[in-house]
Amino acid sequence: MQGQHLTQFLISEQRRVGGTGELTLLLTDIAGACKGIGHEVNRGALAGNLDSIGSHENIQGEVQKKLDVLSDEIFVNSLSWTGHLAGMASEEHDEIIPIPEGYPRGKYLICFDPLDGSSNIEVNLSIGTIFSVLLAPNDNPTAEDFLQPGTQQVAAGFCIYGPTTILILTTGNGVNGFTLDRNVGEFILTHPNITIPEDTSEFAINMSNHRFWEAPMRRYVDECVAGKSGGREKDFNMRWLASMVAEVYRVLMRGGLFTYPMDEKLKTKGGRLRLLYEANPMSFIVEQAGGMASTGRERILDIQPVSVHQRVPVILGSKNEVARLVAYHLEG
Ligand SMILES: O=P(O)(O)OC[C@H]1O[C@](O)(COP(=O)(O)O)[C@@H](O)[C@@H]1O
Ligand SMILES: [Mg+2]
Ligand SMILES: [Mg+2]
Repeated sequence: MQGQHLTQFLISEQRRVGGTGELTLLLTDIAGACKGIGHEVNRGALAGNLDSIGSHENIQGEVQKKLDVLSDEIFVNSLSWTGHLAGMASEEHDEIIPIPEGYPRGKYLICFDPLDGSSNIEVNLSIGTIFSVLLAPNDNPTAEDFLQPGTQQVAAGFCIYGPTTILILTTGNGVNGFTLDRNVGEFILTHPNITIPEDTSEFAINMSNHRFWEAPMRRYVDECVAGKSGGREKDFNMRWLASMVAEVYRVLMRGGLFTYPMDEKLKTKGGRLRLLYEANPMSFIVEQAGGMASTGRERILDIQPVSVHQRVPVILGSKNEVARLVAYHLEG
């Protein structure tokens, strides 16, 4: 019900499914961590948070920003001791993060991207935190225990730090959005039962990679760009924010197609976006909102992961456009 506090909403969900309350507590802790990250993002240069930390790279070979590291610390520190997790995997850690010795353990695993879209930090555009919750097969998990297909996710969400701070959440029963009311420090249900329109005339892709794309992607985008004068006889609009959280949020609000496809430069890496903590949680959310998510050749949620930091091509959003692009891929 619109206006509900996040905790109230989670407790009514827990009652509906007859849960024990452990997921409610975990999600409340995640929301708390997101508030902490949002606070640091918001303080920006006032707290020296935009400073560089030199040339340190994460396992992805990407330069870490100070806020990437700070956000990761906030997430890990907020969740390690709660007793709801058996282990964590973060974009910013080469190895999985165990729960420290002597701390209570719980039945869930979490995979997260503490700060997504971090190339936008210094230009003051929307960035966010993405997370995926899985069941832990045991309370001392190895990296292999995290390699579960996206269909096994218990919950997924992201928090976007934009003009307003909004938490988007699914536990497999639709998608809801909660806006942070800074006066009371609570996330309030403002966007209940989000659904993605099936049709769209908006697409999002990094056009500078055009010459490296595979033929089906070039065909699709060239048709969009041709607009009314082309085979589709319809004009399209284009957006590119270089921030997956912001792109997916836009798709949830008004439809659209978002893609970071396979291209010649990415072939050896498998794609650009990470399966466990970017593609899977976003695909779960998009499907729960009535959209579709695919690599072009298979449903993202069906992929059997082979490594924690695995990358995949991503095409997601309004069902009919994603289906068209998948059909182009299958035609070859
Ligand atoms: O710089 P590019 O090639 O446009 O890539 C942008 C993509 O990279 C990302 O920023 C990757 O996420 P991180 O910032 O967590 O590394 C996505 O959010 C975004 O879609
Ligand atoms: Mg990211
Ligand atoms: Mg990141």
